Amino acid sequence: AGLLAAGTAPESVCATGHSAANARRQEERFRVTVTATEVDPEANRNAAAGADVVLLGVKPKDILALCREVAGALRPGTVVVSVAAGIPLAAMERHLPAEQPVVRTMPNTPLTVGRGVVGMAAGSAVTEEHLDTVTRLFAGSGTVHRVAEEQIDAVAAVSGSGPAYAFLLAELMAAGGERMGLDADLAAELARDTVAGAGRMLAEPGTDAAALRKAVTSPNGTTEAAVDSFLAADLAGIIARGMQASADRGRAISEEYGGS
Ligand SMILES: NC(=O)C1=CN([C@@H]2O[C@H](COP(=O)(O)OP(=O)(O)OC[C@H]3O[C@@H](n4cnc5c(N)ncnc54)[C@H](O)[C@@H]3O)[C@@H](O)[C@H]2O)C=CC1
Ligand SMILES: O=C(O)[C@@H]1CCC=N1
Repeated sequence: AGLLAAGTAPESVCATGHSAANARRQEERFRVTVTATEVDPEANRNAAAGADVVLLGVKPKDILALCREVAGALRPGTVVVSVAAGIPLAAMERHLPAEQPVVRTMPNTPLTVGRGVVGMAAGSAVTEEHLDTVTRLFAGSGTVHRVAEEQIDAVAAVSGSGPAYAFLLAELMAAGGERMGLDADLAAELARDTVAGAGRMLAEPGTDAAALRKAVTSPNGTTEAAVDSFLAADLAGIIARGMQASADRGRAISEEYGGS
């Protein structure tokens, strides 16, 4: 969805998956060609053959096998883009032809609504032109940031996993409202619309999260009582430790699935 919204022509896309039924559903939804490995065992290789860009979107544990599978179908200039958490560029390069350009990205799901963030790190054979190609793929649906590969786990901890933190906040606020006697549906709607509305305010150019928070926080008022309680309970530490757990998991995935 993000790539198409960013301007990629649907007729230029061939996607693949395992299930034929799901492939039909995605074809109808996105008007792109979708082939299925359960029908055509060569689906991935055929989709990769002659492509300018091959985007690998499978689970981290499956990425290196997929690299080996499509390796023979790639042109020398085909840019291979991975979205997989934890899988190092060097590991993918080992399973692809020598000098194949590989770009490791960390996108996030708000790309599907035009508000995404992508971190992008370049492999050893990648040129500025390749990076421009990958930037153009995503840029219409969000912002793209070039980072050193060592920073990708931190990018995942902030923006790759980040949407889940915001959704969790909405879930917990809904539960809190219900606990205080609000009807469950009303509590869920208030929480959802509040997180969504706050997100819209944050998206305005030139805004600053701390300034927006202070504008809601009347001296000695209700918000101050809540914020003081959060901070006294070490919300800052809780968030920092959670994000560290995300980054640690990225490194563990590298060791588990990216080493060979
Ligand atoms: N979900 C998210 O917000 C983000 C996910 N990622 C990365 O995206 C990747 C996918 O994650 P999810 O979306 O959670 O997984 P998912 O399970 O929803 O999607 C994986 C898809 O790949 C297909 N697939 C698996 N093996 C295949 C093969 N050999 N050939 C063709 N299709 C195959 C599956 O049928 C499935 O549709 C992971 O590597 C993850 O690290 C990165 C950033 C954000
Ligand atoms: O949870 C994950 O591992 C993936 C990467 C970032 C968001 N989802």
